[in-house]
Amino acid sequence: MSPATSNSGFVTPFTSSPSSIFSIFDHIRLKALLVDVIIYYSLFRFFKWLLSPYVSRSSRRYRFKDIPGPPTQSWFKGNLGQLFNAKGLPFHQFLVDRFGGMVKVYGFFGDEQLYISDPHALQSVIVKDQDAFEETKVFTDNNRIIFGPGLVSTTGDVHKKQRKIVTPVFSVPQLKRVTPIVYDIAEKLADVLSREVQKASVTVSAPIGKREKAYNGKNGKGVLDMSEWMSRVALETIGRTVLGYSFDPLDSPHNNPYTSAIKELIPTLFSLSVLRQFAPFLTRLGPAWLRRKLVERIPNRAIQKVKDMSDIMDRTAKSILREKRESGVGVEGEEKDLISVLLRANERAAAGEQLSESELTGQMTVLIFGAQDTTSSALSRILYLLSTNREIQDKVREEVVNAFADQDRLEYETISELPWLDAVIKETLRLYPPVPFVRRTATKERTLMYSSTNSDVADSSVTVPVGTTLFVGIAGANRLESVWGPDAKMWKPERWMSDKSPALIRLPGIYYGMLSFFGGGRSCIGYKFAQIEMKIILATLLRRFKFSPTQEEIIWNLSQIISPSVRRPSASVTDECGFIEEKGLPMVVELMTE
Ligand code: HEM
Repeated sequence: MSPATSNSGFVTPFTSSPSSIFSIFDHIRLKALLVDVIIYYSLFRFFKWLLSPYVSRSSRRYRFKDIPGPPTQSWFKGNLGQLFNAKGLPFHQFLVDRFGGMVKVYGFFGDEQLYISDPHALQSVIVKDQDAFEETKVFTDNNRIIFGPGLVSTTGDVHKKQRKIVTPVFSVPQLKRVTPIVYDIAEKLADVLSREVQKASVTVSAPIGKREKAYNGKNGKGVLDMSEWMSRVALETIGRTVLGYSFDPLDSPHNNPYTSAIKELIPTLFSLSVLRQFAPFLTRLGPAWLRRKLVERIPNRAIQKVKDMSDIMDRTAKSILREKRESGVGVEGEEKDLISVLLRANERAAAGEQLSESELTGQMTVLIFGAQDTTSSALSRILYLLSTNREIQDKVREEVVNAFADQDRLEYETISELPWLDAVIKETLRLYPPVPFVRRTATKERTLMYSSTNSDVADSSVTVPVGTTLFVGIAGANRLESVWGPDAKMWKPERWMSDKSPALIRLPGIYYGMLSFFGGGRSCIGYKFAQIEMKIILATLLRRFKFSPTQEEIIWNLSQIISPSVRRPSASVTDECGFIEEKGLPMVVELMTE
């Protein structure tokens, strides 16, 4: 039997009957269809896998139907636009005030998430069941892309291994060793500020209806942007103590690209808050070089800026590490900076516990990043509160001036124990934590107990399925009346002046029963460093200057870490609201006369 030839010229080996023409087509169609189905199915599986972190969440709707919360604002972003919003601080507080310690909020595509500030539930999330509530993949993937594999990019055993080696670097004996460097920097800052005050000639535009006021540096009084100075001093302190590297000598214009990169990173990242949720998607797109090529082609200025900043930070960390290795880490016990302590500890660690080269550079960048904006935010807020509460400012100054009466520098223990200075720092960090919330993902199902009446009685429970995203409301918990009493929302440093803790219920935080430095295995590794640094800087400044507010309106913005800006009446007719906002914290700084 010879093979039949169809009009189309196709040949079938299977049949020669006239009706076989249809069979030929049927067969071809079937084959093409099969190929199509396979291609489409593969594509479907591929995209499903690629999008699985987001798509599967839609099946997590209606899990928390009995938990109260606000309505969703958008079918796509849920409440994320309100939560990750520069002006979103009141919304965060509203959630706790209106709905309590266990609140339902919405993420992408209706994904139900929990906003928790209840002390019982937080005990479980932060301490008891901490292995079941990890950093979110969005957070660690973003951090890995930007910083490399440091503490904030790893989870589970890798994170525990890193913590084990980095924690001793911030022990009290090591901190005591770098304390003189912090004094050097604080004293230099005070010298620079006294010169700045003399030359500062500023006209401050007052709120509408009030007179404009000019400060011309006469009588040792001028207006300075104290958030800018706090930011510079925090970067220089962490650079010199941790890396042994000066980023900003304070007395000359700073044009170090690393300085600009680290300062602009957080606001730029925050402006990308919604896009950043897709980082887990990016990390699935093949090897690092391919992902880099893809990122380079994204036509978004903020993304390109983050890429450039990440490159600068990585290059700087590598070059510092190379220099340290070449010059040696110094004699044991006399290391000049904390990274030398880390390098020595790493050399001594057992083979499986050592940090790799990229883990080391990752830690360096993460420590700078973790320390700078947080500490400068806290210092700015403290100075602002002292400027608006002159009585407390005078009390702290009197205490400091007396303590330093016959010595230029106080020992670590002595400055740590000055009661008013300590109380002001504690109370500011409680009421205005620089990091007002963090997020976690449930990696194991757990049932959380909580109070539905905002009391200390845990009378309700909620089962949290694997994959649920949680917001840990640090600021919310730090302001609970059930924990701090009826005046919880007031700034009252004196609450810390008694020997008894003011907390009625202890929150699971490492720092005096508050959550400002978090708790558990992912608590802030630099919290003791931050305290001694802030104390030295504040004591040095308060001995030399008086601080008062200008008449300008200061707004505190949420950009993951809180930062101040000034709201000024706008002269521009195109500005519909009649106001413009600029980053900064202008303050009247007055030299103390002997
Ligand atoms: C007032 C100043 C500071 C505040 C309020 C603060 C707050 C916090 C908070 C809330 C966390 C937990 C973040 C999370 O779990 O997602 C954290 C973690 C961290 N902080 Fe701080 N911090 C401050 C200063 C510092 C300093 C000075 C350093 C370094 C010297 C530092 C390094 C870190 C690091 C590396 C982590 C990640 C720890 C880990 O995941 O294991 N922080 N900090």
